[in-house]
Amino acid sequence: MSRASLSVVSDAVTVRVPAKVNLYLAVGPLRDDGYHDLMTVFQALSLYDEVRVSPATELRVTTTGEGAAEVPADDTNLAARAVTEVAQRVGRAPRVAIDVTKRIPVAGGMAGGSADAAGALVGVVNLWGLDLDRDQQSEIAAGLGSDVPFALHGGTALGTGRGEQLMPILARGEFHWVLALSKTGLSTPAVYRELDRLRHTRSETDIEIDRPDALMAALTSGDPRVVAPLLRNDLQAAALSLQPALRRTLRAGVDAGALNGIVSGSGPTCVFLCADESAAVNVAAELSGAGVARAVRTASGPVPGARVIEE
Ligand SMILES: C[C@@](CO)(OP(=O)(O)O)[C@H](O)COP(=O)(O)OP(=O)(O)OC[C@H]1O[C@@H](n2ccc(N)nc2=O)[C@H](O)[C@@H]1O
Ligand SMILES: Nc1ncnc2c1ncn2[C@@H]1O[C@H](COP(=O)(O)OP(=O)(O)O)[C@@H](O)[C@H]1O
Repeated sequence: MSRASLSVVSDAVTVRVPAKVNLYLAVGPLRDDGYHDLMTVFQALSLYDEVRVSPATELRVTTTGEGAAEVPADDTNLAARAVTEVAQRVGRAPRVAIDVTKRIPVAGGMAGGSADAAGALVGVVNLWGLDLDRDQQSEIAAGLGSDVPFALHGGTALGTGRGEQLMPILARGEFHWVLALSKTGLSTPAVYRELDRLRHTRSETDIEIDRPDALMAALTSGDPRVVAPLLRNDLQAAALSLQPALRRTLRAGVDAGALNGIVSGSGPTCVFLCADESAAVNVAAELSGAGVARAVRTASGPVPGARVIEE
């Protein structure tokens, strides 16, 4: 890249950030701070939001694309919060315009808001030429939300703590997914609350947070047929309790030929692991025709986390 093109990039920086799916999500009891300890396996998928940051007279955020009307345009927007946090750390005024192009479903359990926060964080660090290393960026990310560090990191990773402590996992090959987007979103805190309600008769010591050892071994094999039966999501029962129609969606994906289907994180997006790319295309076509989803997408993973792309 020439010096001239580098200086153009610093006038406006665009960052591409992936959605995530939880291949495994074991949820411990409710902690005193309102969070739950997790053992989760994240995978970043090739469904991206784009976050463009550029100098402005004051902080503003606009959103276009998938579900834009449901995304706040004020300082509660997670991308705006990311810029405000970085600005405070480095003692600058947050005079930045943030333009988000959404493809990740809003309130869909695919961490779209977290992706936008990670994108704005990487964007403003590059725009201002800040000397913040990966650890410092991850620490800021964790303060913005439990899923934000993974949106920076990408790939396939084990998440512990409240999901913010990450360890990369070796996953061979490419996995092919079909995503069934729901008509209405689900609130993450509401789904965790529903899980606590469903578990209310169980003593805390009965709630196991098993390690995903079998899944991690399966991921190194790169064989989706070995991985598929090991997908697990403790939040799925709670998401199905709040949106019972998702049972039909899950059944329809498996009937259409997917190896397995699972609710993504807190839902309501349902994700289906397929044997290969052509199987995913067939499952997507059949699911679209079944009328069980607002929209259907295909995506593959793992892909890298938040990355600056050229304008
Ligand atoms: C469920 C998961 C699975 O990856 O993702 P989504 O499906 O929402 O994308 C995550 O745990 C969501 O992470 P994120 O959306 O970043 O949550 P946060 O902003 O940190 O927390 C929102 C709320 O979710 C609940 N929460 C979140 C994380 C956690 N380990 N335990 C919790 O109980 C708390 O009620 C918290 O107040
Ligand atoms: N930039 C953003 N993009 C999406 N949602 C956002 C954003 N900023 C704040 N939110 C709020 O966060 C909530 C959860 O959003 P999202 O991250 O898309 O879902 P999930 O937590 O299910 O993965 C939304 O309902 C929305 O009100």
